Amino acid sequence: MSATTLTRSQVAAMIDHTLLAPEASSQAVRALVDEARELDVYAVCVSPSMLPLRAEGLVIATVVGFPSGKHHSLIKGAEARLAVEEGAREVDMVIDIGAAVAGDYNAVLADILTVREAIGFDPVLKVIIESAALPDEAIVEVCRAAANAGANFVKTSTGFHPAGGASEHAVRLMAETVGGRLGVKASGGIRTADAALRMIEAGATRLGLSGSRAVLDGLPD
Ligand SMILES: O=C[C@H](O)COP(=O)(O)O
Repeated sequence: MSATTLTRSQVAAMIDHTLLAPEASSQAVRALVDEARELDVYAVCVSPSMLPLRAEGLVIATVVGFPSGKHHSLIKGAEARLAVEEGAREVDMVIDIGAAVAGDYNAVLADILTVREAIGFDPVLKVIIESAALPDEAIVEVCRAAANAGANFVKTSTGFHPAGGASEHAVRLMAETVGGRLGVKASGGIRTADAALRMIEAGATRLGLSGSRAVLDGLPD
């Protein structure tokens, strides 16, 4: 099906409704959960310090090594394990972006494997590659490393990097490299229905959005 024909509920079912701002209060996270229920999205994605979280009927996702990725792999693993113990079913980890820039894809693989081993194979593991900060070759190699490490998704962006967020080009490259085997999550700077549909057309199977309402309000019922 062409992405341009998708309805509001079809796109909602692809959304991780996200609040990762450093200043997010527990009240703001409660409001996020309430809005997620109202919008009927797939998941909420919050910082690990906001867990555990009451969100019946919603998948709970969190982030580790966020947003820089410059945390020791063992810290990422411990953070991920604690998050799963506190109710997260999906874990979005940031890679060591510097290792990817340096072409040290074995280090990237080892970083992802450490987190995968820490949480086992049941939770969904998404690998944030910060695609706007990487050349195409590194995007491809990091996607391969994510697949080899047993990740379930590759994800474009934290939404916090000065180089920018998701692009159609990066999503297409990621989908061409691992699509079919891994999901592709587009996140960071997606503010309109048109932008969301272009990401889906490029190969995104999940969307990370802090502005889910504005995106969904631009789609037909
Ligand atoms: O992981 C998701 C991003 O933080 C969401 O980014 P955004 O606030 O630009 O929608």
